[in-house]
Amino acid sequence: FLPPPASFVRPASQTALPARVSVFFGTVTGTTQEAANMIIDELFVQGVDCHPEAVCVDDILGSLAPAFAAHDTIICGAPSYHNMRGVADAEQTGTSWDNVLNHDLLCNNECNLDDDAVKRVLRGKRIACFGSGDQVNYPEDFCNAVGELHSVFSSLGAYMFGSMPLDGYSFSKSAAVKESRANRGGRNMESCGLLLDNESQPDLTYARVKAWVKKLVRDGFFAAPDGEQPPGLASAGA
Ligand SMILES: Cc1cc2nc3c(=O)[nH]c(=O)nc-3n(C[C@H](O)[C@H](O)[C@H](O)COP(=O)(O)O)c2cc1C
Repeated sequence: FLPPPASFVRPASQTALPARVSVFFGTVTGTTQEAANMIIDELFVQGVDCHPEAVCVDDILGSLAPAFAAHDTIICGAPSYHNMRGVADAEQTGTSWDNVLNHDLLCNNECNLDDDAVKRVLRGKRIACFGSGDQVNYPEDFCNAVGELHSVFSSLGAYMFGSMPLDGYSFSKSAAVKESRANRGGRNMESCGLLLDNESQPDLTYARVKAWVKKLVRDGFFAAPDGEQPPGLASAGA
């Protein structure tokens, strides 16, 4: 990773109140955590009031739903380990995100939340997803977890942000590639989140993070919630 500008100092705390924006991540070997921290640094550079520490989903297993409930704008990052599927049943990220993907919805067993309660937590929540993968060794499964997390949150009523153009990649297939909402009918494809490849394109990671955060700002991801669906956004099934 390239570091943020030398002049940048991340503030210890922005306000006395919990920030509206929080970054959650899962990781096996640390890459997605580094990306999460880079995103937080860039959020502060852009003046976004964000929780200064990224939250590891493995540390809050069983309380992901209440953790989500405390924020209205959420960024979720996951690595992809789809080739491990055959080894451990339905292991897609190697992290607690697998519980979400396998419809133990928000790892909520210990919270005794039923599906309706989980839907209430997610309905109207603004969520953007990012992920780490390796498009050279896994060209047909690149960053699948980003697309799968996106599908689960979207189907539960969250407003999904964070799509990006597919320029600069070499992979052939990914669950994160979806039809562009802006170009329905034209069948333009885009990624539904930020796809990072720190294995074969580490020098592009910082620029990709920067461009993604700027686009999130432009798209109104961090706008104050007013309880209504942001204009032009689809939720369920988008
Ligand atoms: C066994 C194994 C399976 C993997 N499967 C995939 C995959 O299906 N798709 C992908 O994009 N990357 C895959 N990768 C690459 C990792 O996702 C990549 O190294 C990522 O940066 C790891 O993130 P982490 O350090 O946060 O765990 C795999 C790596 C290993 C070791």
